[in-house]
Parts: sequence; C-alpha cells; structure tokens
Amino acid sequence: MSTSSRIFVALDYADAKQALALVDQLNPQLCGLKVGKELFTAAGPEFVKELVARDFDVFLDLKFHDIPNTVAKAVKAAAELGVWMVNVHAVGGRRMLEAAKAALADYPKPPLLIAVTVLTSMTDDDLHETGIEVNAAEQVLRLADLAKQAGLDGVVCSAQEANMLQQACGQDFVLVTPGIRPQGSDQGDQRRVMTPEQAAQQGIQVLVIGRPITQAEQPAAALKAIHVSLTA
Ligand SMILES: O=C(O)c1cc(=O)[nH]c(=O)n1[C@@H]1O[C@H](COP(=O)(O)O)[C@@H](O)[C@H]1O
Repeated sequence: MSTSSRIFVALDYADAKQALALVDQLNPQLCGLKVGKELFTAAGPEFVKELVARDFDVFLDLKFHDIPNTVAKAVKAAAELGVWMVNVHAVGGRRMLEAAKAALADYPKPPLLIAVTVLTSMTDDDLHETGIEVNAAEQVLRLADLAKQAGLDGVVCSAQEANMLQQACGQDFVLVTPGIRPQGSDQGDQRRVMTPEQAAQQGIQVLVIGRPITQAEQPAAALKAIHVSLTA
C-alpha cells in the first residue's frame, strides 16, 4: 500500500525524560509528535520548543475551548512555540473558531488550525447523555461544516467518519484521526476505532497513534511495524 498518511506519535508520558527516551529513537522525517495535556502540564512549553528544535513537526493538542478572546490568545501562544498544528474544540462555536483563525493571520507560516469534533472515545449513547440528540456521525458532520465555514484547516474525527467528511468538506480539508488501533491491540477507552491500514487506505492525512506505540515493549519497533504495514 502506498500511503500519504503521516503518523503522529502521541507522547502521552508523565515527564520529559520518559518522552525523550522514545523521541531519541525517532526520525523527524518519518513521524510527527503530538504533545497533549499530560506532558504539556508536566514539561511545559520549553519541552515543545526542544522537539521543534529537533526538527519534528509538533501537534500541540491542548484542545482549547473557552471564550473567543482567551482561545485566540492561547492559539497565538502556540504559534509562538513554532508548532506545526494546534487544535481547539469545535463546540466552542463559530465566533471562537473565527477568533482563533484571526489570531494566526499575521504569521507567515502559521500552524494548521484544526477543530476537535466528537472525541473518538465517545459513542452515540455518550453523546445523547450530554443532551446531543443526533448520533456521533451527524454531530461530526455538523461541527466539521462549522469549522470549515470558520476558515479552519481541518478537523479531528474518527477514521470511521473520514469518507463522509471527504465528500462533504473536500480533499484539501485536513483530517486528523486518533482512535487508531492495529489489529488485535487493546482498544482501551477508545470507541470509534479503525486499523492503521484501513485509515491510510482512505487517504487520511494524519493518523494519531499513542498507546499501541508508547505502551509497547519496544515502542520504536512498534512504530516501525506500523510504517511497514502501511507501505507493504
Ligand atoms: O485531539 C486529539 O488528539 C484527540 C482527539 C480525539 O477525539 N481522541 C483522541 O484520542 N485524541 C488524542 O489522541 C491520542 C490517542 O492516543 P491512544 O488512544 O493512546 O492511541 C490521545 O493523546 C488523545 O488525547
């Protein structure tokens, strides 16, 4: 399979030392890195800068969701770190999304700005309990449409919704899909999942993969095996 999907490794570690033990074995030409809430809270912006300095494309996954002014400033702070991509929650609404987009207007090479739709850990029933009456796919479509109208570059969704969004939002709209699980690996808290091979076959631009790599006995080897499965 020849694929244009890029793997971003979710560095969900408790501290910089543990994260660097894996990063030291990775090639920035072959994968990007995602820094999320756990590692960012522990290791902070200096750690993000360190990864950028090592030439990795960094996805800063802090899922900003707040009033428009606050989110706009947070997104700007992310751009200052030199990250490649940053995300916000689409449910923050149109004005929040537009403010985030406007905050990046003056950067010659701004990070990609993407919106989280429905978390890949959520089922239709989970959504209904929060007062959302439609199913996950419909809600993903609605939020992706809103994000596109607000001028964002793409969305985070499950690979199960990729085909629907490619048709609705076009091939240039960036799809970022966590909830990727190689055949036979533990699903954990994820619910709307797909294998890396199936996801790559759909032409999804960014596959986010965490525990199947980071919890493996040999994480670098686990990543390599996934790469091989995508290019075989
Ligand atoms: O925005 C994200 O990255 C994200 C959105 C989403 O809907 N689901 C989701 O799992 N993520 C993140 O993607 C990573 C998935 O990790 P694993 O489930 O360990 O592969 C985690 O760091 C999550 O925080």
